[in-house]
Parts: sequence; structure tokens; C-alpha cells
Amino acid sequence: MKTTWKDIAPVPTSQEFIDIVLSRTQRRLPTQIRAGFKISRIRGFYTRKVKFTAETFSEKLQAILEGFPRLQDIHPFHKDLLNTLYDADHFKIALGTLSTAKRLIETVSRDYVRLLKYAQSLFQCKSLKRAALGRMATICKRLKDPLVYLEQVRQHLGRLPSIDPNTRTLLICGYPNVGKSSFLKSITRADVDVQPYAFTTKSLFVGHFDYKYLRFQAIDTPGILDHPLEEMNTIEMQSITAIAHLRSAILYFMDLSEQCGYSVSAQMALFNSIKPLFANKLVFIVINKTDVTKPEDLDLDQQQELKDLLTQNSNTELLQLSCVTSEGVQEVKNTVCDRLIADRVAAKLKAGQASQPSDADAPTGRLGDLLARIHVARPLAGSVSETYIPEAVKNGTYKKYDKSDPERRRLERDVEEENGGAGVYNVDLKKIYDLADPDWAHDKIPEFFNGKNVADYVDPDIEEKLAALEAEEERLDAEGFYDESESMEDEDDAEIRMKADLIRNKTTLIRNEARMKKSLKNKAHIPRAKKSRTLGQMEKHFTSIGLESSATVDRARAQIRNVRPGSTAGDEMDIDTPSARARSVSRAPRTNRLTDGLGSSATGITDPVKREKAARMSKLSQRKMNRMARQGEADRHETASLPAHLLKGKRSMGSARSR
Ligand SMILES: Nc1nc2c(ncn2[C@@H]2O[C@H](COP(=O)(O)OP(=O)(O)OP(=O)(O)O)[C@@H](O)[C@H]2O)c(=O)[nH]1
Ligand SMILES: [Mg+2]
Repeated sequence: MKTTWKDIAPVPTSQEFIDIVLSRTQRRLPTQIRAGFKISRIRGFYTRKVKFTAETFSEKLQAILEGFPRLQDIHPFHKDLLNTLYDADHFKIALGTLSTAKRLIETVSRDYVRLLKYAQSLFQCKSLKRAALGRMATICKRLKDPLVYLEQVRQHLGRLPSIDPNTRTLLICGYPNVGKSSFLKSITRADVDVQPYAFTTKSLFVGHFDYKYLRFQAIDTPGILDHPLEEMNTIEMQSITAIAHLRSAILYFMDLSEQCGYSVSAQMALFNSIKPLFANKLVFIVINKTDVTKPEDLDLDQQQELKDLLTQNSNTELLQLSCVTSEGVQEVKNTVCDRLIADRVAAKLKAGQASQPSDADAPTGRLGDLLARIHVARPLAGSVSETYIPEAVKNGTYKKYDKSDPERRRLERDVEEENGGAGVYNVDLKKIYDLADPDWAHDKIPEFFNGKNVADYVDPDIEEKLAALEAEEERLDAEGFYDESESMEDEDDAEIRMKADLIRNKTTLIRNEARMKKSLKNKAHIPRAKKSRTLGQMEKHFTSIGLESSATVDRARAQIRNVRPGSTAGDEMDIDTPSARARSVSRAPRTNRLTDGLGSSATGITDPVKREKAARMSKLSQRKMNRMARQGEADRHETASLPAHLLKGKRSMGSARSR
């Protein structure tokens, strides 16, 4: 949560505000418009101006609104402090006025944009825009007071001390002039003013110090007088706010010497009247200026009163110090800090949700929460885990591994050395397989199912048997065994024969396919014409199918000539033969775009009439494109009829209107 507001952007006055916005509109938008332009363009030009101005206004107003703290979002302490210092109502009204103005400006913009849609001339558009901007400026002028007030608040907010309401805090309070600032000065490096008159300190001051590696903040408050809350001024109310909202250790300072100008009984009365604010807090009554007067020096009545004060308020301690001799200063500081730490730790432990533990004496609060989430596993009742010492160690027969001993245990390392040493020997992992029969460990196919594995179903001679069968079949075929029986075959035989044929065909197919797969594998095949065709062959082919070939042949010839100007024009098209590819090919265009497709004579010269017509048509098709690419707004061009020097600067009749 934010505790300081040092980074709020400055709030301009209303006049500055208007200037900023209007000059931004002027700078950011185009400024040139002529009566001769299309009306839609003129309307667009002014609409944009109105919209842009309104947007800038609302953007800037929004920035101001967001820069200031929202009272409902900040800590109650800061909220109350802002209330006492700047008056929450005033603050809210100022921000509210700003947000209303923002809304009004948006409405104005909307209305005038709507009107601008129906404007008929440059003059009308311009008048509408002036009216719109004028109304926005008027709204802004009415923000004069809120803007001034907010700027003052901003400057003051920036100077407020950064008080963190949640950290370890020592709050020093008491009557004016009792030595509060002197104490803050002696325990921290804060530079507070110490003067021998009342109300030296007029606002909250913060100092920081470390104790037991923890950061503490000490807050010096302005002195308080003993009168009802309603009569307290802004200075005193700051102290009250701090006492009421900060979770802290309260150090109530008292001056028994009465050098401060207030009687001891008045100081005790003040303690009693602000006592309700001390609820749930650590409270210490600190007697300052012990170098002048100690509690023992008081008359008996007052001593008794002081004692009563302590007994009435059970959790209140009495401490003594003197800022002048710095006697007891460190002790007071240390006592308070120790108590504060202990208090905060206790509060933290109590803070959890498990306030109703199942066990009567189980810890509550956060500690209970934590313990509820932890499970400590313990051995089951009765089972004892003891240390295990091997027998060999116990009876002394255990021998340490010794490489030179011939009777030593054989290690994998020995096996490695016997079988060629490191790099040659490969660890045999199969020998440790845990199988029903250890002999199976080195089987090639060790997987078993129902006592058998795949190997049991393989006939090792299957290939030879098949070959023998096929040979016999061929022999029978050759001897004409099947021919003979053809005449007297019955239905069964015919079926068998048909099946045999099918099988044979299928086998051949599979074999061929496998062969093809092998040769095609991992090769990119680019189909190419194996043979080059000659132009003559093509001509012959065309005539054979009854097509007129002369034009095609002419073009092909012309192309061949174009491709290889140096080479003798052959009538081979051999575009795809390896030799043709190897030859370097000229990068000159193969065809003339102007004449391409116009139809040429055998000599390659185009009909001039056709060519002229083509040129005309291409020009015509280009016309639209030329028109579109002509000079436009983007081209900074001053027309001759309205030169710049006639438009700008002062005239005899007042200034030229630019906005
Ligand atoms: N003799 C004596 N004088 C002290 C002691 N501590 C502070 N003073 C004097 O008391 C006067 C007031 O001290 P401050 O620290 O300004 O008192 P304060 O409570 O901050 O006063 P306000 O800011 O006006 O509320 C100064 O003149 C100090 O010199 C002390 O221990 N002994
Ligand atoms: Mg002071």
C-alpha cells in the first residue's frame, strides 16, 4: 500500500490548462484548409479538431484524477490524516468537479461533432469548431479554484513524512514542550526542531533506527492540550489521528519539573482523557527531565496520584529518562523495543484461523495452523529399528578386499581384465537376469509364453523345403504332368490349378514390388524426358494429327535463336538434354514483351499497326493509376493562388486567425 505521494504530477492553473490543450491541438493536427476543398474533407478537418481537443482535455483531467490518492483505497490512518489536513469533503468536491468537467467536455464534443456533420460550408464548420472549443475553455475556466486547491494539496502531500502504518512503531506523544522532539532526536538521526516553547513541532515527524537488526520507526507528534476533541486544532488532530490508527507502542511523555509550563496534574488528566485511544496498545509513561525532577521529588499527593495512574491502567509501565544528560534514553528505547517485538510476535502467533484446537493444550493461532499441516511420521508401536552388524564383522572373519590375495572375491573388474581390459570387454548384464532357469539367461529370444517362445515355431529348414517343392513343381510342369491331366480334370483339380496360378502370380508381384522398393528407396526421382525430340519430329507429329504447324515451328526457331545467339541455330529443341543444361544460358530476355503474343511473321517482325494499337491500349490502362498517384495532401505544396506570405502574419486589420 502506498505511504507517500511524492510523485503526483503538478496541477496547472486553469489558464495554463487551456493553453496546454489548445496548443497541443494546434501542433498535432493539420492547419491548412481551403474553401475549395470537398465539403466532406472540410467537415472531417474540423471534426477532428473538436474531437482531439476534447480527448486531450479529458486525458489530462483523468491524469490529475488518477494522480491523487482515493480516500477509500488508502490506510485509515492516511485517510484520517488527509481529512484533518485538507478536509476530506473539500478534497472530494474538488476531484468531483474535475470529473464533472471531464464529462461535460465530452458531451460538448459529442454535440458539436453531430452538428458539424450538417455544416454546409467552411465558414459554418469553422464557427461550429470555435463554439465547441470556446465552450470547452469556459468549462475549464470554471475549474480555477479546484485546480489551485489541488496544486496546494499536491505540494503539501509531497512533503508529508513517509509513515508505514504496519511496521514496528514507537509513537511519542504528550503535552507540548515536555521534550518529545528531544527524545526523537536522541534515538534517531531525524532533524527535528527543539525549542523551549510550546508547539515547536507542528506536524508529524518520522525517524528510523535499528534494534536487534530490525527496523523501527519513531514518530514525533505535536503536543496535545487537554480539551475535547471538537476543540482541537489541526496540529493536535494529527497527533490524535496517529495515536488512534497506528498499531504502535505509545510513549506518553511527562515533565514532572513543570518547566514545560503545564502542571503535573494537567498532564495526568490528559493521559486519562486520551486513554480510550490506547486500547490494545503497549503504553509507557515516560518521565522526562529527570535531571531536574524525579518522581521521588514530588510531594506525596502527586506521587500517590502517579501510582494510582499506573495501577488503574494495568498494562502501563513507568520509565524515566533525561534527554539533556541522555541518562536512561537507551534503556527506555531498548525496553520499549523488546516489549514491542514480543507483543508483535505473540499477536502473529495468535492471528491464525485455528483458534479452536481439537486438543485442549494444543497451540492456537498461526502456530496451530502450521502444526495442523505438518505430519510427523513415527515408527509403529512396538517395532524397534536397531543397528545391523554383519556376522563376519562380529566374529572377526571379515577380510578387507586385497588385490594380491589369490583367494579374494572375484569382482567385475577381474572379469574385465581377463577378457581384454577396458574398452574391449563389454559388461555382461544378462548373467544377472533373474529367471526360473538360470540357463535361459543367455537365450537369444528369452521371452516366454506358456513355456514356449517364438523360436520354438521356427523350422530351420523351411527355405530348403520350399525350394525343393518349387523345383519339383517346375519339373512336373516341364514333363507335361499337368498337360496330360487337363483333359480329364474334374472340378476339384481345376480349382487347385486356379489357386496355384493365383499364388504364383501373387509371388511374382510381391517379388517385383520388393525389388522396386529397394531401388527407389531414398532417391529423389525427377522424371525427365529420356530422349530429346527434334523439331522436325514435332512438325511431323503435328501434321500427322492434322494440325497446322508452321507458326509453332517458326516461334520455336526464333526462341532457339534467342537462347543461344552465339551457337549455330540447330533445329533441335534439346532443352532437357544434359549437354544443353551444362551450357551457360544467356540472361537476356527470351521474348520481347512489347511484341510477345501479337503474332509475328516468319521473320519475327511484328505488324506495326498491331504494335501501335497495343501501345495505345497499355497507355489507356495506365491512366487511372497515374491519376491516383498524382500530388495529394501529403505533398507539401503551396498553390500559386494562395502563397504562404499572404496567409501568415499580422494584417492591418488585426491578426490572422489561425485556429
Ligand atoms: N532539563 C531538561 N530539559 C529538557 C530535557 N529534554 C528536553 N528539554 C528541554 O525542553 C524543551 C522542549 O523540548 P522539545 O523537545 O522541543 O519539546 P516537545 O515536546 O517536542 O515540544 P513541542 O514540539 O512544542 O510539543 C527544550 O528547551 C529542551 O531543551 C531534559 O531531559 N532535561
Ligand atoms: Mg517537538
